[in-house]
Amino acid sequence: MSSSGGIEIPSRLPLLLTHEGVLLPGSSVRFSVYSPRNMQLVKHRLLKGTSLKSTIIGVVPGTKDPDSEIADLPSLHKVGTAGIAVQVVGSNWPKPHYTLLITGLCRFSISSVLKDRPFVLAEVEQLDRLEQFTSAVSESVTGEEEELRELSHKFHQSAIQLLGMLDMTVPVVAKFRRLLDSLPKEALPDVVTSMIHTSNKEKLQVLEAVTLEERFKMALPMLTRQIEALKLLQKTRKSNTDLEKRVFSVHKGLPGRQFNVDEENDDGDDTTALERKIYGANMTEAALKVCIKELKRLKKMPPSMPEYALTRNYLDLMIELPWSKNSTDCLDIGAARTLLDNDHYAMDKLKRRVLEYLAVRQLKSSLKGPILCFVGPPGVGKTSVGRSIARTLGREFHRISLGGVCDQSDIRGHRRTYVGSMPGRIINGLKTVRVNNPVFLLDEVDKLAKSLQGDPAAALLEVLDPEQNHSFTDHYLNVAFDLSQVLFIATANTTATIPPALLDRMEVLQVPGYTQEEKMEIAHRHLIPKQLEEHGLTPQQLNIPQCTTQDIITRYTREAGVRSLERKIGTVCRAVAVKVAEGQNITNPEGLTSECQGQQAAKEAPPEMPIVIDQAALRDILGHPVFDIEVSERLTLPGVALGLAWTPLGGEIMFVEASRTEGEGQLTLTGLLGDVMKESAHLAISWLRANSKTYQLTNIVGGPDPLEGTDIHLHFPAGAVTKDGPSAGVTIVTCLASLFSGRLVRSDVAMSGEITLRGLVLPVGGIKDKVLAAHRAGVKCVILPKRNEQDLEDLPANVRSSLDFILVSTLDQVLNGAFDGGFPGTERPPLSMLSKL
Ligand SMILES: Nc1ncnc2c1ncn2[C@@H]1O[C@H](COP(=O)(O)OP(=O)(O)OP(=O)(O)O)[C@@H](O)[C@H]1O
Repeated sequence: MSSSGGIEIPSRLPLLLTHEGVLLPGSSVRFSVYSPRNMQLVKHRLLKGTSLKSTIIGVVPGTKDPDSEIADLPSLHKVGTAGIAVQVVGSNWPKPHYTLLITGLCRFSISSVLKDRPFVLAEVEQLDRLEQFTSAVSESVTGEEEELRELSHKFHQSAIQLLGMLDMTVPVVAKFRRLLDSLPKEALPDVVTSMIHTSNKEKLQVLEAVTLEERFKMALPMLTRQIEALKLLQKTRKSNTDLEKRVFSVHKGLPGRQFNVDEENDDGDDTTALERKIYGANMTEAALKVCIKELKRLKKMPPSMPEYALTRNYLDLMIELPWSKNSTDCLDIGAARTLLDNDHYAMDKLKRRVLEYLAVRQLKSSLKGPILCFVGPPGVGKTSVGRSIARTLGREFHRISLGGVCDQSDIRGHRRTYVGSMPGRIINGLKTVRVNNPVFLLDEVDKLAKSLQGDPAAALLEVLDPEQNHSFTDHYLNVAFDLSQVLFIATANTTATIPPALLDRMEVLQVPGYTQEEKMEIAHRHLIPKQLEEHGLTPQQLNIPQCTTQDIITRYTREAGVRSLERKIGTVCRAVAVKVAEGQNITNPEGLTSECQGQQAAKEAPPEMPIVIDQAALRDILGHPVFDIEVSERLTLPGVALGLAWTPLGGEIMFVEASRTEGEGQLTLTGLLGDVMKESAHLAISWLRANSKTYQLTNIVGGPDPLEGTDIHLHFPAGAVTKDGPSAGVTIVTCLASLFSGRLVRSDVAMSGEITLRGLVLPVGGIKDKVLAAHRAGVKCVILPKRNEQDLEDLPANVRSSLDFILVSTLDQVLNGAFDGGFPGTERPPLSMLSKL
């Protein structure tokens, strides 16, 4: 037996082979034991032993693969630490293993391995000779010893300096101080190395430093490094109460023993990195406070706790959010105009307003302007204008689709107490774009729904209000985030379903549907080139002439926007792509076998380029035209009139049909009508009954009261679509007048207008969309309320010039305009009423 500083270790030691951590004398480390040999050591030696000696084992670090049965014994690390196993805990989950808490006593070197089964037993030699140094102090001092004493003094001073920089109220610092006061200086390198932040490699170097001098020399730079790092940190932080935990690892363990960082080294590094990131995220003071608090909690939690992952996720999100990261605006109105013009054809009014908006932003850097809301039918380019705005500003673009959102936590997030809680879409969007000044497009604000989970529109109020959104609080974050730099743009199909409070915060810009000519231009300038590119075709391969596009627009689509048109062009491209690809195979048959080549040659020659899509080819690809029924064909009977309706999908033409049978004067209405429309029908009947004499209307038996002995059925085709609103009033009157008089309504006339009981015609909305729909359907003349005259100015010039407008203020004028040669009993309209604008 040898002795060292009062410690004597047996000359034969069972060895615990480990690759996890490094045990230094004077420190305690927790080891997980899985490998068969180490398990046997615990079972046979530690659990069965009865004396204190039997709890002393040798810990050999740096073993390559201790789990393997045939660990490479000859290459074992030659220096190890003898230690006492002070705690053994067994567990069966996730697989059988033991956890040992071992306190290091002194170094030893392996002289020879005596046996390797069931565990490794070795002849060892104790290395630490502390008593030599201690005894040398009192005797005559040599040069070497003098140097050693100086080194140890310096080390002690540095340790005291480190201590002076830390808060003594923190338990781990107090313990460090106690150790510094009570331990002999010779023990300091091992103890300090194990307490401060050092890597496993550095600890191994200290373990291998057998002489004291070497050990001091090795550990001193590590201590100095820690002091320097602390100085730097203190410069950047006001309070240093948290530093201690960064300098030391906090370990629960036996009193009076020092604890080593290895066991939680990974976790420690992880939280340190997290802390560094938190400070680097440039967040607001309030957010930083919350993060520091959460980080403290996280450090105290074992990683297996479910809350650990939640807190970790929260901190990760906080770090990722762009608290003060923004992109620089590169706004140039001239360039913006060119870009908007290049991206979109027509939409002049919208583009003008957008440029005004951007110009104001250029002159005044504040964003406290109105929120723009583009309202119009689907496929008219609302979303793509939003995207262009982001491009002109050089900002990130993010689209938030609000269609069907019925839970306010979708906008504002869930509180973190809920299982599966998440931040809302706004915060998620910011995380995605990674800057705090993106363009957010709130798509389909009119399709927000309400539910038991709250009103998402109410949550949006806070987001969109420039007075409030600088401190938007997501429930998940629970700290305010400044949204004032975000540029919000909303889109909707109709304003009718947008909650008034929300609508009030936005400036509505109507984006009406396109005329056929506009669609032609859009198709040839944008849609066809885009689809060609998407299908890998070139204009040299596919040519869609103007007349074919015209055909697609009029006979295969009936829409306000151009989405369906784009789809049809896509279909044409796909069909051509097949032909082109086949042609390439024929002209380029390298990969084919000679047999195949023979077969190919038999086939027809490759198509001539470019492939021109004429009417026959179009019919081949798209099938029979979908909208071929001429309006005039449906107006061949008395009792049918053509109205104009406005829907969120744009303007529509709408037929009103009436029939009468013998009966008791009942009125039947079909076609899924709303209350207002039903009332219009009753109004129309009442007015006709009151004026039947004037207009020479008769019932089925020839009497003057149209309802006497007659049942009337009014039907509005497309019965599956709900219809409502007062604007069908004039059409119903015209339709009934036609029925009772037996005269045909003019086949090229469509109309819209609200009626009163006195026979006046009141103005209605959606004029532009309605007129465009009439134009699309090939109508020649449109009857509209006189008071809607100014709305006609919004119409494209070509539409205005190709239609006749009859502007009316009484039903008398309506009937006069709707029937060829006027209606019996009506006054001839003054010339100004009949105008071709
Ligand atoms: N004036 C235009 N010029 C060029 N392309 C256009 C124009 N209008 C629409 N488009 C094209 O039509 C397609 C559909 O447009 P977009 O998705 O922006 O429609 P939207 O109005 O947002 O529809 P929704 O209301 O259904 O969201 C896009 O490919 C867009 O580029």
